Parts: sequence; structure tokens; C-alpha cells
Amino acid sequence: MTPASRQVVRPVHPPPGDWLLRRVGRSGPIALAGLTCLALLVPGVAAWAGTLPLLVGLLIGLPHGAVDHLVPAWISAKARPLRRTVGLLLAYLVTATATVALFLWAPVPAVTGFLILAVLHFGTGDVAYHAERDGRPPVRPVLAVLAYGGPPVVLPIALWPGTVDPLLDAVAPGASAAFAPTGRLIALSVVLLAALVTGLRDLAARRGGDVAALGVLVAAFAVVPPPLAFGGYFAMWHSARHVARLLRADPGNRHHLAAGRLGGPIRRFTRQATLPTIAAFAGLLVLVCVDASPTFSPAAAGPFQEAPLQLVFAVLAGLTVPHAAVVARLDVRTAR
Ligand SMILES: CC1=C(/C=C/C(C)=C/C=C/C(C)=C/C=O)C(C)(C)CCC1
Ligand SMILES: [Fe+2]
Repeated sequence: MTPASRQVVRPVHPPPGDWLLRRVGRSGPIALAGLTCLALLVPGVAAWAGTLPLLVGLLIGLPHGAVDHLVPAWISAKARPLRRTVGLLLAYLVTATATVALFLWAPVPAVTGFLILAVLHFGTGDVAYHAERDGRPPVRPVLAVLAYGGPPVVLPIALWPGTVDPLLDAVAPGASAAFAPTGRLIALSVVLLAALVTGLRDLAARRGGDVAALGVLVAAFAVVPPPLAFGGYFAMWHSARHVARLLRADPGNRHHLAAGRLGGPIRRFTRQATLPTIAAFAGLLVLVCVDASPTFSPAAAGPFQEAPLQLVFAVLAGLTVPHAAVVARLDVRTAR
């Protein structure tokens, strides 16, 4: 590999399609505003919501991580992209396996680390989305990252212990007891303060739409039962914005987006994402079925016999950790 081929090629012009970011960026706030109104008008929504909306939201959002293996080749011009892609897939596999092992060996520290990673992943995603949409560098990212990444993770745990604690214990036995009320209160205060300061800064910069969106994000996670709020957020906010960024990052979509066309890029993404999504979905389905099977020998069930969700969540987290690493590289490119 020559030194020149190792260099990262920075785009001379930003990729076209900021119109797409604007359009898609509204879907999350609209969906969460709708769910907030629903929860306020139909107070019993918590009872019938159950955990189904959480599972549906996670499933709809699954494809947003399905083209991770293509991202490095899109954002840098390196020699032998096939070799690099295979190397990346191997690194993905090793990181995912190590994460699953960590969840089995030390579930409480593992889930704590995962929740922190989720705050950073969601928050940096939104900061990068704003920067790309507006063509500006991310300003004072630390508070903004907490303001956008904190509500989906910290508010459910701090404000909805009755709903969330059984889920936390199902994915990591002992987690709910480890998260002391004082710790939850401190985390909540930090996130609300970060949201307030970020909102005031956006107001001063005359970004009224962002202030409203941040207000909706906080209100939704305060008012809507977490499985419904998180399912809606994951599918309509986090994943939708990320897919819009991916469509712009793929050099093959440039001419379509410059001409204002969306059909071609969506078809291309569907082709790229279908196989990895089916593979991830099938793998998770097999895990759920094997765990739930009455014929499954108790001797072979191991540590998951009593907590089938634990293994499924460990695998989900295992897929998320390398996904967050790949997206962090995309974000660094955005911040330049
Ligand atoms: C465990 C758990 C939660 C957190 C789930 C998280 C944080 C998922 C993160 C997924 C990511 C980061 C995907 C990447 O794109 C909730 C909903 C707060 C409450 C119930 C128990
Ligand atoms: Fe993600």
C-alpha cells in the first residue's frame, strides 16, 4: 500500500442531500410528539402497550446497522477494499463475541457499560446529524451529546423504575438493585441540565425547530411508557436519521440525491441491507426459539434457563458495540 493510497480522501464538496436529512429528521419528533399526546389522552396506554412496541421498534431499526461493513470504504479511499471489508467483518465478529462473553461473565458491569455506550452513540449520532444537516462543525459536543443521548436511556431508568427494573433484571440479573435511587437521580439531573443548556443555546442561535425537537424528546421519555417511547424513538428517530446519513455517505447515491431523487438510493440501500438484516434477525429468532423450547434440555440450557432474554440481549449488545465503533468513525469524518 503506498502512502498516498493510505490517505483519507476528504470530499471537496459536501455530499448532496441535506434536503433528505431535513425531511427524515422530522419523523422522530413527529412520532414522539404523537406518542406523547396519545399517552396524555389515553392514560391506560401503559397497560396494553407491554413490551411488544419495544421489540417492534428494535426490529424496524435493525437495518440501520446492516451496512456497517460498507461504511469504511465509503468514507476513505483505501487500497484493496475487499480485504479491508473482510478484516472489518472479522473485527466485528471478535468484538461481538467478546461483548456476549462479558455479558455472561459480569452482567451488571456489562449492562452499565452498554447503557453508557448507548447514551454516547445516540447523542453523537444526533450531534453529527445536526452538523451534516446544517453544514456546520459540532459546537460544544459534550453537553449536546448528553442532552440528546441521555433522555432515551436515563429517563426510563430514573422515572419508570416499575416498568424498567424487571426488564433490566431480565437482561442482566441484579442490575436494578445495583442502580441505586441516588445514582438514578444524579444521572437524571445531569441529563436534564444538559438538555436545558443545549436548548437555551439553540434558542440563542435561532434554531427553534431543534429546541422543539429536544423538548419533545424529553417530554416523550417522561410521559410515554418506556417500551413504547423507546420503540418509537429507535425506529423513527435514531435509525431513520442514521439511514439518511448513510444514503448521503454512499458515493453511489450522489447523482440521485443531487437531482432530488430518493427511489434509487432506497432501492440500493435495500439491496445492501437485506441479507445482513435477515441474518441478524434469523440468528436472534433461533436464540429466542431455542431458549423458549420446552424440549430444550435443562442440562444444556446453562445460565439462561431462567432468563432467556439475557442471551438475546447479550447478542443484541454484541452487535451494537462494533456498530457504535463504525458509526464513531463516520462521525469523525463529519466533524472534520
Ligand atoms: C436494557 C433496557 C433499555 C435500554 C436499551 C438500549 C440502551 C438499547 C440500545 C440500543 C442501541 C444503542 C442500538 C444501536 O444502534 C431500556 C429501553 C432503557 C429500558 C429497558 C431495559
Ligand atoms: Fe445505531
